[in-house]
Amino acid sequence: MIDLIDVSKSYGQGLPAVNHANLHVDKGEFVFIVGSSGSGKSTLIKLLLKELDSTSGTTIVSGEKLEGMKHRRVAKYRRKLGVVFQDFRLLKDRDVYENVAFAQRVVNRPTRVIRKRVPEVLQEVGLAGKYKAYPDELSGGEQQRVALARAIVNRPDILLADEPTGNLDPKTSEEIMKLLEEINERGTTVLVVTHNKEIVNSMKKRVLTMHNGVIISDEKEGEYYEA
Ligand SMILES: Nc1ncnc2c1ncn2[C@@H]1O[C@H](COP(=O)(O)OP(=O)(O)OP(=O)(O)O)[C@@H](O)[C@H]1O
Repeated sequence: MIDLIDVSKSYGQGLPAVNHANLHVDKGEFVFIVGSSGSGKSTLIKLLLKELDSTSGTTIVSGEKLEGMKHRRVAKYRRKLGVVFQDFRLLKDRDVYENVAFAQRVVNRPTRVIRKRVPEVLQEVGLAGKYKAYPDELSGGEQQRVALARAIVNRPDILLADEPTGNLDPKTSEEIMKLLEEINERGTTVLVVTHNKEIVNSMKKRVLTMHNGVIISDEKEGEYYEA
């Protein structure tokens, strides 16, 4: 599903933010990406999203090579990915239903599909009763659930989560991670960047550790490792 072959990304002078990374992720895997601040985790996510171009190496995601991808192909490629961030990034002037439906409208899904799919996905994230609420009427955990619903509404191959629990309390963080696990169990490949040591240690998933741009460890049922 994801292959990085000797991928580096430099922003300019100095050490590359991602330095000769090699990585293979199979379809259906759940992977935590951990590492100290500035170790290159977000840069790796941005490379996968094709928000950044690698400086060297080859990146293949969901059967598509990212290096040399034509500009007009990028939007279509991104439809294969769902993404959530620490700060939720919801549309403040739209209710929950519209925040999720919007992601379907931009890919021209017919209204009858949207009407069926949005309630379904809100149910999946545990927000069935909140579809008329606006983001600022929701707790942080609920806002992240909306963001997750929006991210998976078009059934992406891969879900990328960049510090999805960074703004949440421990209990809510655990609930959001459980939800990511459920999404993964339904078949989506999930990559989660996190600083949440307790959760990483309790979930027994694959753990990639980055340090100064290098993937320094990759363990099957890994633990949070501080370099
Ligand atoms: N736009 C940019 N221009 C120049 N350097 C950058 C840019 N973005 C990131 N960097 C540098 O690249 C390195 C990796 O940054 P990155 O944001 O990927 O780390 P991170 O592991 O996600 O950190 P954090 O946990 O703090 O989010 C850092 O040294 C950072 O200063």
